[in-house]
Amino acid sequence: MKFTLPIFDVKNLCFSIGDQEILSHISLEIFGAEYIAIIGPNGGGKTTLIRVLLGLEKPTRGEAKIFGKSIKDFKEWHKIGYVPQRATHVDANFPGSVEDVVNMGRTSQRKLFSRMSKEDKACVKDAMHKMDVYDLKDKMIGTLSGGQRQRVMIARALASKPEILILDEPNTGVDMTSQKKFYALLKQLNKEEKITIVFITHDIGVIADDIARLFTINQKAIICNNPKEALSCEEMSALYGIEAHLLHNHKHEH
Ligand SMILES: Nc1ncnc2c1ncn2[C@@H]1O[C@H](COP(=O)(O)OP(=O)(O)OP(=O)(O)O)[C@@H](O)[C@H]1O
Repeated sequence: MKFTLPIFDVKNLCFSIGDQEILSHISLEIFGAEYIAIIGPNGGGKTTLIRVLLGLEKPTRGEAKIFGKSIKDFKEWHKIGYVPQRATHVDANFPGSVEDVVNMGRTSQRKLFSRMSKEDKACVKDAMHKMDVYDLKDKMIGTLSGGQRQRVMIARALASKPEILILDEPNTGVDMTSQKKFYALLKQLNKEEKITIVFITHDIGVIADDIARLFTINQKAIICNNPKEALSCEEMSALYGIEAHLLHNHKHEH
């Protein structure tokens, strides 16, 4: 797997706002079909890193390539599904059904104001089935539970048939049972559809068995190729506090 071109290739990347250095000399690669979790303390720079990788922020130094291309030359954004933080916080009166929201996931492939093609409709249906929200398709999005909305937002990202899915803490306000279902669906997408998953989370203990690698971001990056072993070390505990304790507990449970 490591001999293929990485989806993301980041070298010596730095990002500052004014005098504040948010990301410092980050180098990492993300390969096809990997399942990666990103952890780190609040304000550590996880979201900023993703925003730089998606071309939403310009690095101060260093470079990031997507599918072998520099970000500024990359055009195939439909290959990347992104669910930002707080995407599930929808106004209760938002005037759209589940199907309307998932349809939005096809807009990057359609001409402005064009009708949905047969292919668009098939991709939307497939995405709703994969996230188990097809039965909810006519319900208004604002009336759904947090867990249902979470799955709809992933379905919207899946509608563009992405090769990589980037999720930024999509669990806020979602109960434990819904989270378990969600994690099982993500695992399935990764194992069966070979979709690369990059998951920013504070629930590392729950998905530790599913992930292949772990990136810890606290201004700098530490890449753990063997997440469970790496996370049990004292150094990690000192650096990342609560996340390291969570995994520590996880280790004792098994
Ligand atoms: N637009 C901005 N203007 C000023 N500071 C910013 C901006 N965006 C991010 N920051 C700062 O950059 C740092 C990293 O923020 P970021 O959101 O990337 O962290 P995070 O690891 O995703 O945090 P959390 O776990 O709380 O979501 C923080 O100190 C934040 O205040």
